[in-house]
Amino acid sequence: MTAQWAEVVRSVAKTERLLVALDFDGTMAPLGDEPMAVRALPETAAAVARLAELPDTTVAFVSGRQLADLRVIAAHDDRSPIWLTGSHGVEHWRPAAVAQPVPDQAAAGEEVSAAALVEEAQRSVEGIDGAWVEPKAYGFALHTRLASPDDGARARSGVDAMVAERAPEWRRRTGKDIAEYTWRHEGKDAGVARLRDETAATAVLFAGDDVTDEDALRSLREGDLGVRVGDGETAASVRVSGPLELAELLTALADARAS
Ligand SMILES: O=P(O)(O)OC[C@H]1O[C@H](O[C@H]2O[C@H](CO)[C@@H](O)[C@H](O)[C@H]2O)[C@H](O)[C@@H](O)[C@@H]1O
Repeated sequence: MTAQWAEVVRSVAKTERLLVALDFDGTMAPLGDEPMAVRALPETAAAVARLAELPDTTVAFVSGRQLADLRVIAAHDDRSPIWLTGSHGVEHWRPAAVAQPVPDQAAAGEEVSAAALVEEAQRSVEGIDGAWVEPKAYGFALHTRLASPDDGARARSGVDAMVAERAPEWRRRTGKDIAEYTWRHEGKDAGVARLRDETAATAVLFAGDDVTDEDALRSLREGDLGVRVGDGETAASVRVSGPLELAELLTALADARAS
């Protein structure tokens, strides 16, 4: 059950140390056909910039994108105050004034077999109109946004069967016109837990639009605020219609926290 948000936003704004953790695709930015061409709406970007300037307020993007791609589409540079968690909770970037997390040791064997699986997935969708494979830091994503429903289903079942045979231990997740296969099993819940610890947040606002965001939304605690962007089943207590209404909500949060 979701609710109107004005009152709950004013309530979470009163917390001592606030973490505002936001998904990127479909949340900060509308979805598009070409993933690397996507950018935040000016309205969401402006609201986030205001929040990030407030005292005792941390803003983070928590994305399924690999970190390098997230930094490009978020127009993020080394002076940015925005914390980043990429690859569904596995990769981390922190502002210069904050201790940088120690990067994971690469698992060389997994990387080699991942590269082979990416190639096999690419071969398996060759000739299927609109289906393509995005190599990622810990596996790959199969995109079917531009495929017909039948072609999308055919691409997914071919790749599913290949991964089930070659790497049954990999995590499979689905999202909007996407299926992702990764040898790391973390989810956005792990990313948010880490951010909560590092910032000693007394409350968390998390907003997201897709199935993978539900890992984080389900992990929220009493006093936090979960926001679902758009339709779909959710554990969030509040729903907004899309990124533009999310920008209104974040602006109201900034107003309330600044006053
Ligand atoms: O966790 P997110 O920040 O929401 O990232 C999830 C995936 O986003 C990208 O795919 C989605 O957005 C694309 C661009 O709008 C769209 O074309 C695609 O249909 C969506 O599924 C990205 O390409 C993936 O790597 C991310 O995991």
